[in-house]
Amino acid sequence: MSKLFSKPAIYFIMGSQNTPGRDALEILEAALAGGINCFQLREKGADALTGELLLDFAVECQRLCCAYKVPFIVNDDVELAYALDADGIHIGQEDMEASTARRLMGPDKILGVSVHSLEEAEKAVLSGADYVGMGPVFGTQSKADTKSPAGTSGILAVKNRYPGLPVIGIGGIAPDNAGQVWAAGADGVAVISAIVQAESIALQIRRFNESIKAGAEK
Ligand SMILES: Nc1nc(C(F)(F)F)ncc1COP(=O)(O)OP(=O)(O)O
Ligand SMILES: [Mg+2]
Repeated sequence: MSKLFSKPAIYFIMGSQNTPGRDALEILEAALAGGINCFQLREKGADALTGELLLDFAVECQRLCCAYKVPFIVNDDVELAYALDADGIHIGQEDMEASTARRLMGPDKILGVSVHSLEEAEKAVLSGADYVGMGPVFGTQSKADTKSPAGTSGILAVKNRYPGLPVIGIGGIAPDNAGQVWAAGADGVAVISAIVQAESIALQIRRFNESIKAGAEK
């Protein structure tokens, strides 16, 4: 298993669709400078970039992550991840089979899988997942086809069953509710809106880091 989430992680996820009218790369650089531990390029939906525009954007995101020594993960698009030699791929239950993605990406790349149950978590572990994403914990605006908020019970159950498997909570997580996710034993929080829409990205990431300490003191 990769050492990717050996300490509580702030995992930023973004696509150009999350930053309408703004400079997505500027937002990513502010998040990297603010101290995010991992970045996932999630280019999705009607306004998503495609073709050369997507490739150019992805290369720039990867360049920034490389400069800050932060893992660069691609959502869904295994071909793009492979073409870029990205640090890893994140796939959901409707995407490519995790075992196929693991075979294509090879043993040294990071493989993340979205799961919503113990059964899906077991399948992800058997397929060689390095971490699983579980959510939506709270209500979210960032995912059009999201399920209803599941709270943290799923995180608790998977951590109970697979204590060594990093579990990332996702969905509506902000500094003021992140403590519940840490208290459930999550190894990281995945965040889109709470960072993209922050007045000060640096301050918001500091607040997330403070939530880790608060969660640990419980
Ligand atoms: N992108 C994600 N990242 C995570 C992570 F663990 F990284 F936090 N967990 C869950 C998702 C959701 O991924 P998926 O189920 O494929 O849906 P979509 O492709 O619409 O994002
Ligand atoms: Mg997906």
